Amino acid sequence: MAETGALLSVRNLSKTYGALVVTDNVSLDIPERELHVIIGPNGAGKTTLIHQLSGRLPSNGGKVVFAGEDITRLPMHQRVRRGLARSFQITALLDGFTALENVAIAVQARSGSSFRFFAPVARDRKLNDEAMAVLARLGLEDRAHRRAGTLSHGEKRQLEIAVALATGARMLLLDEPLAGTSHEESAVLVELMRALKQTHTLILIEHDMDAVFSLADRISVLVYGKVIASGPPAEVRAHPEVRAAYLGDEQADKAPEAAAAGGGR
Ligand SMILES: Nc1ncnc2c1ncn2[C@@H]1O[C@H](COP(=O)(O)OP(=O)(O)OP(=O)(O)O)[C@@H](O)[C@H]1O
Repeated sequence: MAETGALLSVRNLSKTYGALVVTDNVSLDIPERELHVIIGPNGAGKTTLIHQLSGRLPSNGGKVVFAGEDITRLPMHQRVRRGLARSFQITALLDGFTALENVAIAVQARSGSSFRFFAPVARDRKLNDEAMAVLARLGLEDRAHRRAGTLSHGEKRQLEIAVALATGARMLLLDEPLAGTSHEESAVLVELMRALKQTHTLILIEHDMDAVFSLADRISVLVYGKVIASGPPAEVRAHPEVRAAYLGDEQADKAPEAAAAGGGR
């Protein structure tokens, strides 16, 4: 699959619980620096798919190739080491530590052995400089010395992405990064993700359709565990099955433009 040129290639990935098929032969190719959004109604299998990609859940069938290497059976921490990081589970924030410390821990975990060559003071300075640079990328430099637990909801979401980035990730898996954020917080996060895609590859699950259609390079639509459409936003917006899955045929005929704008909620 390396010949596809994609950073991440997924082939026929499936997850079942007994007779329940949650993801069903999912195939995707995500090229480097693409921001790919997965949408779909509640219970479609989106979070399960992200768990399968991150290594949190084993798959029943199929294959995941990252940067040319078959990672299907690798545990999560080995996927992180190779540059595939999921923002939440791996990187739960430590509320009693400052924003800077949270990021510094991830920087140190990544580059632990290389820090051995520095004297302690220089080591601390280098660690802090690297952590501060990541915080600055996420617009949090003025929050560096605040404890994570005291940050606003939106700032915590920003910090979670900062921690994932600090692991050295090339590709980030973000499960509903805008969930629970205010309109203002969401606008900040959308701009940060737009900037991130200049240097990183991202897969997002997102229900906020304005954000989805403004950010995505490509969108895949998951319904009952199957990808029913995958392509650029305009193509997905016009796809009859997507409209039907989101609105029901009758409504889709009446209000075609609302299909993409209204999402499945
Ligand atoms: N451990 C499990 N055992 C049995 N069924 C499960 C398990 N985990 C998830 N499911 C089922 O798999 C289906 C898909 O769940 P999943 O959370 O992946 O959907 P989703 O698309 O992320 O939904 P949402 O948009 O509501 O977050 C649901 O029907 C869920 O009940």
